[in-house]
Amino acid sequence: MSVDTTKVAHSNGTAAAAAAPSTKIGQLGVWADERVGLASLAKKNIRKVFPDHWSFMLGEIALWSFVVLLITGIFLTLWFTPSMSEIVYEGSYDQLRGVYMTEAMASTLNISFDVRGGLLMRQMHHWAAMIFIGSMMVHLMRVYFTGAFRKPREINWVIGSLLLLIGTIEGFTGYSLPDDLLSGTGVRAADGFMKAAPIVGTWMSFFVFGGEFPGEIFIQRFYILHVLLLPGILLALIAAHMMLVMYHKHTQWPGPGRTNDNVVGYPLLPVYISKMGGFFFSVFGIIALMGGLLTINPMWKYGPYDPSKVTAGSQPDWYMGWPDGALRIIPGWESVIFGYTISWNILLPILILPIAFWALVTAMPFVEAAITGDKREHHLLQRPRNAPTRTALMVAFMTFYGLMWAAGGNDLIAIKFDSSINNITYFLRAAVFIGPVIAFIVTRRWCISLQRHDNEVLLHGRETGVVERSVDGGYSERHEALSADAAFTLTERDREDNLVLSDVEIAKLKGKDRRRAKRAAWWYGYNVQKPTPAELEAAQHHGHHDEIEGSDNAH
Ligand code: HEM
Ligand code: HEM
Repeated sequence: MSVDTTKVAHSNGTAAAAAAPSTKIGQLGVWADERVGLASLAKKNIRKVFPDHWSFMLGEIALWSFVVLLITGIFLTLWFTPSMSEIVYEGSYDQLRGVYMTEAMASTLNISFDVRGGLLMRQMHHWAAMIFIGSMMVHLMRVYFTGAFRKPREINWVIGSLLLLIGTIEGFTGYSLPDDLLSGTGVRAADGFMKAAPIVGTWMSFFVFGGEFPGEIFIQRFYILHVLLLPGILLALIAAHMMLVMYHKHTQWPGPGRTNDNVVGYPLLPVYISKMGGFFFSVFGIIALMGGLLTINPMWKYGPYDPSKVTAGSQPDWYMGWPDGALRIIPGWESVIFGYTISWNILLPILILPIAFWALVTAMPFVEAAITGDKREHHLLQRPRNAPTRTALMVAFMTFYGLMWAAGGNDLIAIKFDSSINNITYFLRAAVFIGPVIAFIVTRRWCISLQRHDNEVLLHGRETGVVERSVDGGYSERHEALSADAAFTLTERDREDNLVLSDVEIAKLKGKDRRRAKRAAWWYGYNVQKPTPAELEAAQHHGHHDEIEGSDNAH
């Protein structure tokens, strides 16, 4: 009977009327929800909890600098002319007036000198691009060093590395648009790289440039890539990336009350929404300040592109620096196979090395899982010291990248330090191989020492620097016990000794199992395990005993 009453109440609309919002905004919300039905989705997500840590802002910097790129990019499209038709420049920049150039270059000069706020927007766009790619790389390192890429976040890592790849190509196509001498030199280099590809190289170059380089079409083509296709792909990938962050929930650092099964933090509304809003304006403000105060790409100084000219010291944007470095230090290897010349000196540093490097970075989560055999889900982050081999691997990668990058500026280093460019090149040729190995060994040992230090602090407390003399003449340093919270945080990590088999046990295994056990032993082998509860208790008991003894002595 009561069920019926409810039904009647509903059909009369009484219940709906009771729930109807009284404010205009509320009514608008109901109106919209009846048509698009997003309320249940919003209700579920709007109070979603996010943990807090400064390093979680790095992904946000990438996000907000991308938004700045979209806003400033749309402004630039209003005045930029993607055309390679030649015209005589008649704008207000004196030194180039009367010079032949493409409409692309003339319109970029126009944006810089004649459109109100144009130079600010150009410089903001270019600085935002630098910050976008830089923040992506630092974000990648944060995710890697803390182990946030482990199960179940591997796919988001792969999406991230696609973002890095496509973001870089997007930057290169933008850099090529103004068609000044510097950007043209970059495109000419790209033409050479394409032609170095065996068999399809020349065909590819003719396809991209619509005939012999530079042709009359590539600015239009790069423009479509730059303002439509690539931003579209980036947007879709960023949306997927964010949805997965929501779906997996964000990882958190260990600490009191935080476990692998919960998330401790602030809700999206109102705390995170406000923080994110404030952060967007901070990123926007800093980019606006940089765009207003710091010159970037003063293309008016270089003049229009001419295939017969190259300026000394021309450098690509920083993120293209490392393959350029590889190109500069590789010996001039070439071989002739079936009458075709294979230019290894270009093929290796530009086509093979970056793709291999990127593929390796993309595969890192899977490589680690294959080595360790770890199939558990991880929602608690690890301190870099607690994964010594992983941390050392990334530092080895960074060393390789940094040395290649330095090689990209070998001419500038030679000039600044007044040294021979040949000696710098010979040094770097060896250093790119030896440097990463040294970096790996040093970092791994360093992490292990830090782990030992943590255990020391856990078991015996912090060193206070206060030296005491006992009645019988002995000296000792007073140690201060850790707070319960700090001690809990230090112990909230996995023990890995169960994942590592002893040499005797490994010797009993065969084939695949043996290889896996060996890999895991190499990965975890020297790690210092956190103290067992029994060890902790014994140490506490010992400390307590000392203290009583000390106070007894003092009296
Ligand atoms: C357009 C570029 C990118 C944007 C806008 C972006 C944005 C974000 C944001 C806002 C978060 C949550 C906050 C944080 O942890 O920082 C996040 C998390 C994450 N990002 Fe990115 N990201 C980008 C590129 C990358 C790259 C290059 C990688 C790695 C190759 C990556 C892998 C991840 C992973 C695995 C998470 C989950 C981390 C966790 O839960 O701790 N992202 N990203
Ligand atoms: C990840 C996104 C992007 C990156 C990394 C990027 C990067 C760049 C760079 C480095 C330049 C050369 C700037 C200069 O002249 O100094 C450029 C130019 C340009 N970009 Fe972008 N851009 C991005 C997105 C966009 C979007 C979404 C649009 C438009 C919808 C756009 C429109 C333009 C235009 C019209 C130019 C030529 C004007 C000029 O060079 O002054 N960009 N871009």
